[in-house]
Amino acid sequence: MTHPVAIKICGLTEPEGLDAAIAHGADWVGFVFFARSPRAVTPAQAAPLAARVPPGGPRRIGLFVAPDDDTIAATLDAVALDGLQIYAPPARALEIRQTFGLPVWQAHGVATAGDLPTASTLDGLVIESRPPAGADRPGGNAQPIDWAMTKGWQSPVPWMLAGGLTPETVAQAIALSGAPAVDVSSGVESAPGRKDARLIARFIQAARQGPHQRR
Ligand SMILES: O=C(O)c1ccccc1NCC(=O)[C@H](O)[C@H](O)COP(=O)(O)O
Repeated sequence: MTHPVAIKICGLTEPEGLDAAIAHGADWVGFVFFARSPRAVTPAQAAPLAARVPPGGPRRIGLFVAPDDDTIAATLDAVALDGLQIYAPPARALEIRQTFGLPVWQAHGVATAGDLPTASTLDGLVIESRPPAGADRPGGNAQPIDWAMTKGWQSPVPWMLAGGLTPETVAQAIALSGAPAVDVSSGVESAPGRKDARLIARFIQAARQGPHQRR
């Protein structure tokens, strides 16, 4: 029995990209609440986007870097989100989970297999490369990991592979990594922060084709 690989399209800022992700069956759509990102949205900008997602559509993920509770609370007051992706130590991510009661996926940067987590109290892990030297943000840097690194790794919770994935590479990444889910931002953009509906469609099609589906 195979299970279709789950797909997150992250860093959505405009209706066109969001509508493409919805139309092609993405499982999650992500909104980046981090001002230094080229995909940053404010709560006021994200609210109408999140409202476009129909019932039964992709889950709406708000992405925060080292946030305080007030920032998250103000965002949740304005934007309908179904889950959070948090860049913070595990203990802080768990605090956020307990405070807001939403599923929390913790972003985890890895350089070698030794960095892969063996325990987690959260709802999921986003496994991606550590930011390159000089990066002004912890994710969304188009940096792939060595996909073979996770083959054989038993994640303690659901996980998704992120970092540098593209429509051309996602099938191989899934086959080599054994990832049950994938996450992309840069690889489906025509320019930083501008999602391309055709690239989103191609990415989802490529991630869902072929024998590499997770067993
Ligand atoms: O996307 C960003 O600009 C970003 C900024 C700050 C923290 C996280 C960010 N993105 C997180 C994601 O979940 C991305 O989809 C993931 O890092 C993969 O990004 P990419 O390598 O560009 O596909």
